[in-house]
Amino acid sequence: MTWIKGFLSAKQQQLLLNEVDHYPLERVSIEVYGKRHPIPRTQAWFGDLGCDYHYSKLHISALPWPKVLSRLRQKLFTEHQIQSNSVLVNRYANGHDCMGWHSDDEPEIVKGSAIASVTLGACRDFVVRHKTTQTKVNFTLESGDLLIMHPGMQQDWQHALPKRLKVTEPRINFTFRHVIPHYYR
Ligand SMILES: O=C(O)CCC(=O)C(=O)O
Ligand SMILES: [Fe+2]
Repeated sequence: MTWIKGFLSAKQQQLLLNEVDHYPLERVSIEVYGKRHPIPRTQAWFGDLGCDYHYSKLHISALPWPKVLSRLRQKLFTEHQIQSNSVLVNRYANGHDCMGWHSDDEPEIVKGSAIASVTLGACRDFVVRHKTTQTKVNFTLESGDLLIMHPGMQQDWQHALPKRLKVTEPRINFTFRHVIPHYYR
């Protein structure tokens, strides 16, 4: 993993935050052990045509790239050679919102691609855990940080964004992915 602190300047963060205010963030419900639950956060999915997202029996069509987000995708490519055609935006309203243990290993993700995660807003702990040894590594991500999850990482490691009940401010996270277009027809 590569952690780049201060990847976005204060100005770039502000432009992106202003744009996020207009995103159609939704609290979808997902099925866990046969029961539907609303996710503890809100999300939106953007991408190129046909770069849709499948998640716990949900099919989410990619919305067209907003201007600032599309510039961020370009910046990831020019500065870090990260190729992506879609992005999942998650908004955690406060420290009660979270994401459980998982790997980003959906079959539509191009094999050997990296996943780039950009954070805005509140500082939160992002934890990775080795699937067999259970070794844990904690990254306290700050606004403007970039975390690159390199190819192969999802096979051996899971990650989570645990609750942090003292956090009262929102955090927004963007995970840029390279998916196979029209994988689901
Ligand atoms: O919010 C985060 O930092 C993690 C997001 C994540 O793991 C995901 O979108 O798959
Ligand atoms: Fe993830």
